[in-house]
Amino acid sequence: MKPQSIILIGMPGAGKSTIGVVLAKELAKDFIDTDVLIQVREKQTLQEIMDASDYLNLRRIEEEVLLETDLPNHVIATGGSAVYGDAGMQHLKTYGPVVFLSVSLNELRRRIHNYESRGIARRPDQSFDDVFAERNRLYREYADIVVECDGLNQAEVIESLRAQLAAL
Ligand SMILES: Nc1ncnc2c1ncn2[C@@H]1O[C@H](COP(=O)(O)OP(=O)(O)O)[C@@H](O)[C@H]1O
Ligand SMILES: O=C(O)C1=C[C@@H](OP(=O)(O)O)[C@@H](O)[C@H](O)C1
Ligand SMILES: [Mg+2]
Repeated sequence: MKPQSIILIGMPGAGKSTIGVVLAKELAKDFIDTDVLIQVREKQTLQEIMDASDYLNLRRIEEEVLLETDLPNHVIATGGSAVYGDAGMQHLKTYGPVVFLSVSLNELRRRIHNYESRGIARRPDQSFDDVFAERNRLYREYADIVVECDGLNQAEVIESLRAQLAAL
């Protein structure tokens, strides 16, 4: 069997990218941020892709990129919109457990101040609250593990995540 990967999902600002790289180092795994894969393939930033087309195109590209991957033995930080593509998520799930970094709306607001320019793949009429409500259900649906991150610093999030992984 190939060495397992750990897939991080959650809202923008949940900590997937920052925690993922630290976790990879701790577990002696490789690290990949799928946002970087998208940008390198498209030769554009995520915001440029959104500006040149729309959020549905970004979601389509994201799913294509996820389906193209072969990533055993990685910590994989996904983009917050990865859960809109079921085929992409099912593919990621073949690598190992999916971990939802759950952060409340209030805490996300404290962390994110560039909501308009962060390249969030949302319908133009959707507020951050709307996006949060719509996605929470999806994140929980795909998660094998949920880490409740409010009140935890990054080291504590990793500790909780590792304890839950060990108990799987
Ligand atoms: N446990 C935490 N407590 C406080 N701030 C955090 C925590 N985890 C991440 N952050 C901060 O939140 C911001 C967004 O993190 P990032 O890793 O880019 O999120 P994501 O990849 O999920 O969008 C960063 O400034 C990061 O330092
Ligand atoms: O939530 C989203 O719609 C998105 C989140 C971003 O990644 P982060 O979750 O790492 O910020 C990136 O994939 C893209 O801009 C769309
Ligand atoms: Mg990220």
